Amino acid sequence: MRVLMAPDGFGTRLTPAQAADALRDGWRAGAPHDVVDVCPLADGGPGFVATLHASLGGDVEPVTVTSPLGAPVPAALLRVGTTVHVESAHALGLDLVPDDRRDPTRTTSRGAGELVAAALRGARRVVVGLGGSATNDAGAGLLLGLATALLPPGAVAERVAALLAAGGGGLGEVTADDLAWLPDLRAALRDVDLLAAVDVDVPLLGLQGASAGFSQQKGATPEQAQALERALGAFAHAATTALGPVRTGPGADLLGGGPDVRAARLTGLPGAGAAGGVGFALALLGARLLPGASLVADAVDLPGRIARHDLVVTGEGRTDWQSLHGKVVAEVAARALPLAVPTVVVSGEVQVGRRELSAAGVTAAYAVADDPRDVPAALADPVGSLRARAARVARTWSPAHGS
Ligand SMILES: Nc1ncnc2c1ncn2[C@@H]1O[C@H](COP(=O)(O)OP(=O)(O)OP(=O)(O)O)[C@@H](O)[C@H]1O
Ligand SMILES: O=C(O)[C@H](O)CO
Repeated sequence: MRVLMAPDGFGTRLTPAQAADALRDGWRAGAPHDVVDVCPLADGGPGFVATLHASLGGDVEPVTVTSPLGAPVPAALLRVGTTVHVESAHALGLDLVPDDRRDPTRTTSRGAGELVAAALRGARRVVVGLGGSATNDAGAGLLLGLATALLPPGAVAERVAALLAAGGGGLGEVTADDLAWLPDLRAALRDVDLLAAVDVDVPLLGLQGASAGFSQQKGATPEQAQALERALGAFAHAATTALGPVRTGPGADLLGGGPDVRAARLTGLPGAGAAGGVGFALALLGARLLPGASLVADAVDLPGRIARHDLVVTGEGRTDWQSLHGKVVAEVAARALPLAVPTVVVSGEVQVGRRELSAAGVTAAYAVADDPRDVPAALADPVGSLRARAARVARTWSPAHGS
């Protein structure tokens, strides 16, 4: 049997490449006669640039940007011809903030704006991977980072700059007048094709949006999540009012009508809620929002690779409701289904019912830690535990087993 290992990373424990290698090694141990290949994947979140670099080549250029806590942090640009790829998680990733300092009412996405500004040099197209963030500021920090780099000094008043840099908590105080420079910022980006590769297809606001759906995994209390929802709603209204009607670029048609209609439509774009709302901020600037998992799958020719195998194995840290919103696991299943190649999921934890998984095209799903009590032991040895699980799954699936 020919088996393709095509996982995402496992949270902050394993990169996509490490996860693919662990699955391969485990599978080979369980089914030594099988031919096993790897095809690490990513959505717009952590691993986006490394995964694309491994398959597309190109030049990696180091840059230094601002972390979610305001410290300098190393990041990278991946230049392939006139397209530059950047990974927002380099600048705002959850792993940049220690557990005891996780507070998405205060963390900033400013560094992601600096990263995009650096990417613009010599680029016709800039692709920004979004996801895995420690921030929940609707991209207010990103707008500030870009405005600082691209607009004349003083364009953003000091008081406004301080508010935008201070995280999602204070965004309710920002008015449309404070953001009067937004049309100029959008105009400054007119000549570049800006794409956001989003890791989830959720809107900015609402039950599955940035604040309600994701801020608690970044350290917010339920009360803070509600306050963030209100602050981001007010900010989105101020921002779309300041932008006014736009005539060019994707989303232009969405921005007709009065301010309330404009805000509601742009905040509702699938992916506007990615990376704590950075998707929304990029959409304000004319970016197209695309599913990152799909963009990466195309870049690595996933369908062509799946077609040469009898089985595809994917996985991630935790397979839950988010996984079915544009994540790698759902993408792999969607690509394998029309090719009649079964998809098997091996994830750290599986918290979705069999029926939902099957509706997404997943044939079978296995958790590294069957019981939540086993998670700490599995996390202590992520490579070893994933290998061991893959070996057991191989013995179940490989017809050659025992021969
Ligand atoms: N090797 C592992 N064994 C068991 N559980 C794991 C393992 N690795 C990750 N997990 C589980 O996954 C959780 C990490 O979830 P997280 O959402 O960060 O990962 P992910 O699903 O890969 O990431 P994302 O949703 O951002 O793409 C951990 O807290 C743990 O519960
Ligand atoms: O960064 C986040 O908020 C999640 O990964 C969803 O994009």
